[in-house]
Amino acid sequence: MIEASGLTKRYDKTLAVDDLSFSIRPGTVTGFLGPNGSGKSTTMRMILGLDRPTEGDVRIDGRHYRELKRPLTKVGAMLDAKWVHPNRSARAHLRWLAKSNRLPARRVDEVLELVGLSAVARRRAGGFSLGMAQRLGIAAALLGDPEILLFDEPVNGLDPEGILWIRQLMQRMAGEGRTVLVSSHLLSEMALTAKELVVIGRGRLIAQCSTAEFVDQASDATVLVRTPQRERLRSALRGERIKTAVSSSAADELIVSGSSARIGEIAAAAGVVLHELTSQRASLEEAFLALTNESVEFQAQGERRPELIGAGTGSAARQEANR
Ligand SMILES: Nc1ncnc2c1ncn2[C@@H]1O[C@H](COP(=O)(O)OP(=O)(O)OP(=O)(O)O)[C@@H](O)[C@H]1O
Repeated sequence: MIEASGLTKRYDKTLAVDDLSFSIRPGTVTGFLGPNGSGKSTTMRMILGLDRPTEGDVRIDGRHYRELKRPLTKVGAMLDAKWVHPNRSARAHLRWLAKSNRLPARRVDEVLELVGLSAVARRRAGGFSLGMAQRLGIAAALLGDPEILLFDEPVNGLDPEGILWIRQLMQRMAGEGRTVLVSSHLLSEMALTAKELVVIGRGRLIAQCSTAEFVDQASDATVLVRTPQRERLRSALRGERIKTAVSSSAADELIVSGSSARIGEIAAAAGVVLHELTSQRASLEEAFLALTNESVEFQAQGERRPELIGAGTGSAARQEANR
């Protein structure tokens, strides 16, 4: 369990983390989600005692990181995959880490095997590709067989096979009862990987809930309606000041802002036959954009926040419906 309370970090004029409180439970992958520069890495560094909070506190099973006697056996972390001496081999790097925490040397070979680096264990780490460096970083995190794992943007720069591998590894680790916290600005990836979310923007907490709840909270109800009497329904809804948009893909479809129950009642009162009435779910991406609207740094007017775009679908229809 990781618990932060009133966690705050100020660098001169920048308030990187602002009064952040959350708790991360074991047995599940928790996504730490926020736009670039929102304070995720700073928070992770404070969890690991690499940065001192300006105010507040973060504890691992009730203790500060610095109080842990053999930290690698409690917490494994990959913050920066390139944090390795370039002239050391992967095995030498891990052996040095193992020694520092009094871990048996055989554990080095076990984790090299686990991450698929056995064949290149004697090569200098400086020549590793980003994907191999990420695997080495993960091997280091797993070395002490810790209960708690922290990964900062672990899929950055990986190919689809590497991304799938990391996702499955994190889920397996959580399935074994470990606490897994993984930061990302990639919403589509978090939607597939994390069951729970801590969402931040500009250093502040926006939400802590399940991924499903987060999407629900942010979905302003939009309903897909199919009816052979589309125009009649439209005018009845307009009479109730309910916004509608016609779908360009099908002549009998209508997208309506509001609850299905209310739309059904209005249709019944107007004698309109309905063939379908389906509540639309927002994607995680849309939910994020809706809830972090005020919290994105460096957003120029009209900018599409490209680091957050790329996986969601359906936003065009929703925007159309709200016009
Ligand atoms: N050592 C530092 N000195 C000064 N400012 C810093 C330092 N570290 C982080 N910051 C600032 O604090 C804010 C939060 O940065 P942080 O790296 O924690 O965000 P992040 O969410 O991890 O972003 P990214 O996804 O881009 O890594 C940013 O405005 C950043 O410029």
